[in-house]
Amino acid sequence: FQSCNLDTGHSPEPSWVGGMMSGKNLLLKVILLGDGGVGKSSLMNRYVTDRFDSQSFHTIGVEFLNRDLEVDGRLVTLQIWDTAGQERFKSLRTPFYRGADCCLLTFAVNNLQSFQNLGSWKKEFMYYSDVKDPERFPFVVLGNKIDMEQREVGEDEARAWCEENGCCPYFETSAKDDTNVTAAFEAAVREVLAAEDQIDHALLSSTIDLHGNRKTSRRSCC
Ligand SMILES: Nc1nc2c(ncn2[C@@H]2O[C@H](COP(=O)(O)OP(=O)(O)OP(=O)(O)O)[C@@H](O)[C@H]2O)c(=O)[nH]1
Ligand SMILES: [Mg+2]
Repeated sequence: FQSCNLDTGHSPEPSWVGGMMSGKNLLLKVILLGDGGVGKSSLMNRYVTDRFDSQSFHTIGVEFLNRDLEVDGRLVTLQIWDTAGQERFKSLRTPFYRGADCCLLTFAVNNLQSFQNLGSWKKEFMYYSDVKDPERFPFVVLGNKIDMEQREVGEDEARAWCEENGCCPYFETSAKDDTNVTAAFEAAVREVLAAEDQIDHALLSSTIDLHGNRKTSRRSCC
């Protein structure tokens, strides 16, 4: 895998929808957002290096790791951008939202506040990412630390939030026990590919509709 630690600099131009090509692979940028300490870095490290550190440091700025995978017969390089969740690092993380293909909104199931903050994270992402079609932008929600005994957020409550906010897939994960981590990142890829297929379909519809009645199958997401 490749890695990079970036505290300053410019993000690449937006690639959504559908990412860019990296060799034979489609390069997709996904970004992890959520409160400090919910386990964003741990999820990324579990997925890319299959390691877990019970005493990790808070992230400063952003870091990314790449992992190649195959989803439904397509070769993809997933570029996972891990951001600093602490409020004091806001100005270091927001410049990197542009160009994301999917946003993983993360909370910890044993931390109610982190769940209640999901809406602000979504808002912050929408504000700084400047996505072209906000209604169709793919999100995935992750409820992490399900290995912890004391839960403050129930699965039903989390699923209800996803529905109210427009149907994003929800995964209950544990970076520690490696529960659902691969499934969550693969779901992110599928969300992007599905959005891309919809755009292709919409473009095709508008090309063949001589009356100019462009039919787009709208899909709202959270
Ligand atoms: N029990 C348990 N602990 C976890 C899990 N994921 C992360 N942790 C622990 O929670 C703490 C914070 O994890 P990080 O991955 O650093 O959290 P973060 O979201 O990256 O935090 P910031 O970088 O400050 O935004 C660390 O001590 C991790 O070991 C998990 O699934 N289960
Ligand atoms: Mg971190």
